Amino acid sequence: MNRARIIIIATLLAVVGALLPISATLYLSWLRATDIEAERLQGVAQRGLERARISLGDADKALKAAQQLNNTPCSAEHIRQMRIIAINTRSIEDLGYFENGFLKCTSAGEIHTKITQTPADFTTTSGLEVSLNVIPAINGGIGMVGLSYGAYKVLIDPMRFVDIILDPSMQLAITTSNGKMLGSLHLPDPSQVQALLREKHSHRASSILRNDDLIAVVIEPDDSLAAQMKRETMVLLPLGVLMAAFIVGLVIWVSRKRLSPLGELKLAVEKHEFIVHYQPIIALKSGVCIGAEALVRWQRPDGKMTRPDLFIPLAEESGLILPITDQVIAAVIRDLGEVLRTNRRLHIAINISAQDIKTGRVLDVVKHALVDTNILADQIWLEATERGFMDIDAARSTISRAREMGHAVAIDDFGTGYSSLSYLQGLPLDALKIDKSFIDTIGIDAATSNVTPYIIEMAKALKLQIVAEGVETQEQADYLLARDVDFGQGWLFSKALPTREFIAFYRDNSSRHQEVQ
Ligand SMILES: Nc1nc2c(ncn2[C@@H]2O[C@H](COP(=O)(O)O[C@H]3[C@@H](O)[C@H](n4cnc5c(=O)[nH]c(N)nc54)O[C@@H]3COP(=O)(O)O)[C@@H](O)[C@H]2O)c(=O)[nH]1
Repeated sequence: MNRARIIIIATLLAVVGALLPISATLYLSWLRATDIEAERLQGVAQRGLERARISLGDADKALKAAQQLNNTPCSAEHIRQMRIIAINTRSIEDLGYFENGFLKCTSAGEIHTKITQTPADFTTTSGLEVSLNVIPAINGGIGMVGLSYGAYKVLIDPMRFVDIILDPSMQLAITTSNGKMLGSLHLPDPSQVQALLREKHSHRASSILRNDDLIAVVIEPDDSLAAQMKRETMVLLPLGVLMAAFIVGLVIWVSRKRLSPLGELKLAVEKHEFIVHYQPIIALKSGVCIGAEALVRWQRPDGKMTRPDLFIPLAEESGLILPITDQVIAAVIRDLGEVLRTNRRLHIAINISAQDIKTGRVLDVVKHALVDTNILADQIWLEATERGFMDIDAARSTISRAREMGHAVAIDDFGTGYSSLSYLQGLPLDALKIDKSFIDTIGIDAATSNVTPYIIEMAKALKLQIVAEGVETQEQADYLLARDVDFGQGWLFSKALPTREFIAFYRDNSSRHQEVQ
């Protein structure tokens, strides 16, 4: 994944990561607010229903008590008994006695006008007949709820059905199960009550509670829910903001890590973004290309190439050099397998890290990579810098094993470290590569110019093959040839080439030298 993609994804994740907990807390606040409000409304409906049930129960008791009276109907004693019942029953205003459909007397006395019995609007499950808006015969006044059983009827003030303490912003209606309003508090709109009763589910600002005979409808304004939601939000939002900040922080931290040089290098290893270029190694006497050094390049997804000296030090420091070396080995086999099989005198030198020289791990990787390839072990050279040979015992063991397997081993960048003759004598090496900095001094009057012949002599004394690195001029090549240096590598012959160009270079070089032979 390239930088731009990481930045785009990180920005998207940060936006989603910030929005998600904040929207979740808002949603949670809304859920909690609706729950709390629903519970509050249910509580009020419950209390309203209970109150109405008590009034109905009172009426039922009074009517059943009246049924038990056995005095002559509307006699002075009968009226007195009716009055006692009316006085002793808290919810009822009056008790009346009907004969042949006409009111004959009430707990207040005999009736001399003809008052017909109001038809029932509703009958309860216990058989009470309920009539609404009954105007009392004695004093007129507000419409009462009449409840009849047999010859008796009680009148109940509608307020008795809703006699509870209610928040002024709320409205309560108690209706019969067929929707007739028995009583209401704070003037609910009857059409709204009917509409709510028709709905299957409670509206979020209302609650409907039913029992066998009665229904309680509680309504509150929408802004009560909004106020509750605001209260819940005040509690939960800081939590959401904290979570959002945490997620955004995490995204920034992870993306910064990914965008750091090390993060980028890790991704490059994961994505196999390394390719290998090959720099020809030339036999100075004949001009024949006898091999090449495999030089890794980091090719970004956008095609941009990063030089190894910009990432190899970080790769070595972080241990990523190991998988990078593995990818180089695999690339060499993939790129040049065919050429190596058909040209047995061609070798490819692979750079090995100090860590690998110390542990010998890379030998198993090379061995495994060569299985079934028909590439010979001596066609793969291993190069390591002087730093790799610091732990001389470990280095000796790895070099010995490598040579037993058939590989040649070269010491790279020779002269830049602290290797001495006695030190080199202790290592079973095959070749020595003289660092470019010494080749650069050839023909120049520099303090280090005198060192180059000594390095050459030392290598010869140790019977090591010599490769001169960074040969840029014919003068340098002539100097090296005059001192019997075996091989040269440098821009005089060729820069490091992509696979196809190297194969073309090699074939061209081979055919030219065959012609000469
Ligand atoms: N552990 C690994 N190290 C690796 C690997 N691939 C490369 N490297 C090391 O990175 C350093 C830089 O390499 P690079 O940029 O590829 O440079 C190499 C040559 O291109 C350059 N060179 C060769 N001839 C000339 C020349 O005539 N002039 C000139 N200015 N530069 C020239 O030298 C580099 C080769 O160096 P060396 O390995 O010492 O032979 C470098 O230290 C590489 O070793 C890898 O796969 N693993």
